Amino acid sequence: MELNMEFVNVQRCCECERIATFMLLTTSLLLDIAIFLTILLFLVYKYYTRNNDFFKKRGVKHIPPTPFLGNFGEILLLKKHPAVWLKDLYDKFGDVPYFGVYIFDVPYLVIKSPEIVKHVMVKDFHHFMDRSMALARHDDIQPNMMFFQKGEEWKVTRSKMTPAFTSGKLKAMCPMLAANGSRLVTYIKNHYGKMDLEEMSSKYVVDGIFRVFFGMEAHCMDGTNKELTQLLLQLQQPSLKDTISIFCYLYQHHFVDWFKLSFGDDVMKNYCVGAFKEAMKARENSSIRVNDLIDIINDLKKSKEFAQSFDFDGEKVLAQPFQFFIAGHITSTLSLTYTLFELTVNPEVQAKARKVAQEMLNDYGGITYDALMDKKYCYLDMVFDETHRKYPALAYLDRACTADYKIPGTDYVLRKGDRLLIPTLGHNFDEKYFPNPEKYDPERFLDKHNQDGLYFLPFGEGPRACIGGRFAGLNLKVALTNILSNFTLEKIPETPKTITKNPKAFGVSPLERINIMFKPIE
Ligand code: HEM
Repeated sequence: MELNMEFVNVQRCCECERIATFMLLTTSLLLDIAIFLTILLFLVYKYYTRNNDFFKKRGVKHIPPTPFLGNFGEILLLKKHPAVWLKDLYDKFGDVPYFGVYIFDVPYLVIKSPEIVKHVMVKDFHHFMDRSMALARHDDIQPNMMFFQKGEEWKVTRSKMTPAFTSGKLKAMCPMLAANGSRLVTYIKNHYGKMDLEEMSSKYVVDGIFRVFFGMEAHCMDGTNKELTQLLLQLQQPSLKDTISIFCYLYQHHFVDWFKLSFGDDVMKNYCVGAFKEAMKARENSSIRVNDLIDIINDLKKSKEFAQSFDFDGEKVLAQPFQFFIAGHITSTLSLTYTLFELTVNPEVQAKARKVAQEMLNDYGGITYDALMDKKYCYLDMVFDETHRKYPALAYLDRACTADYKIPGTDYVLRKGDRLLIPTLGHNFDEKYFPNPEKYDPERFLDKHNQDGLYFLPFGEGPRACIGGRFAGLNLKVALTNILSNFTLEKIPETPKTITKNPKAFGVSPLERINIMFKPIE
């Protein structure tokens, strides 16, 4: 018994000694831990506040940042959409060419002056070639998507993908788009009653993109592809995890690599990438050539020069179709949704647009490329312009400075790596450019815009502007013409009065489900 006691004591002593070796500063382990944590916290604080006098030193108007959060607290609490947050700051700073904001610890210069915007986007583009988003090197797809690519890699991809969007290609796509428009009419007829606009638009857009770019039937509107339609619905309701991940891609790049975060929903990515892979294989094994995106990519795979310089192999080759699917689907879905909503709550605009659509169909005997391009029916384009003004696709446009640059007419010198934002919603609701901005009024686009600088940028501008803008315009007009010539759009009790921009989404998505009634025109 005695012996046992002694043994236990000896063991305790060894433990104490072992613990003592970890006591670095004091004789108390707890005190050591407290000191260590305080130092760590201090270092993290110093790191996160290292830029907090960035704009003060440069004499740029700004709101002093809160440590760790910068000026971004409202967004993190999901109180405001980033587009609305930036618009509010745009209004607050009044008549300045630019102002500063802090997103977490990162300073961003926000450009208000349309002249400076023009320099950044077009005239001095070679200083602002990149966007300021993270590239996830652990991912096969995201760093190869054109939207995220930087410098030379972007330039090569863009030049190789541009042939998919020539006027000739767009013209050749038109019969397929027109057929998809007829299927939309059938879909609506089969679902008489109230209709969820975002769900309907998304099915129409995805069927169109799959058919035209990938030579595949997605079968969303005919209801036979339950898996994809379910995924599309999930995409419209981003989870908190998706939102955090996207914030890291946008603003806190180091977390992307540390936690190997993926951009967007992995299930959706795997579904699409699997489908594209099959489509490419099927095309490779067939003698059919339709010059769509699949043919263009298959050609690129065979091009030694391109494959060598950019490792355009394996899964990576699938980044471009996935890119077009994501960039084209979400934006076009929202454009159509918001347009139909605005036409529902503005019946006089709806009546005018219907008259123009019917004239076009009568004059051309149906939907053709020439009909869609005819300026005589430009009211339909004005309708979409007005939608994009009230509901821009992205929260803002962004650019990273790639070589030091003195902003013309000022003493401000941007350094390589500095980040810029163009506050689209701010410009779009500025009374100076668009009087009575809350009103949905396509007529305002009878006036020419962007003459002295750039302030209306629904598809961006310059070499990095949206590659699919012209395709989107055609596809949207096909849907609108078909809908307006077959149905009237009417409010129901579930139709929201106004739209709240979903603070969890980077795209300017609605928080509410938007339901309306489609009534057939006899
Ligand atoms: C109404 C529909 C659409 C809207 C409002 C829209 C809007 C935009 C905007 C604002 C940008 C950023 C431009 C900039 O930073 O200057 C962009 C980029 C892009 N869009 Fe679209 N887009 C639409 C449809 C499409 C479609 C249908 C596709 C493809 C099929 C597409 C593919 C892309 C790509 C690949 C980029 C990145 C271009 C680059 O970095 O070179 N978009 N889009």
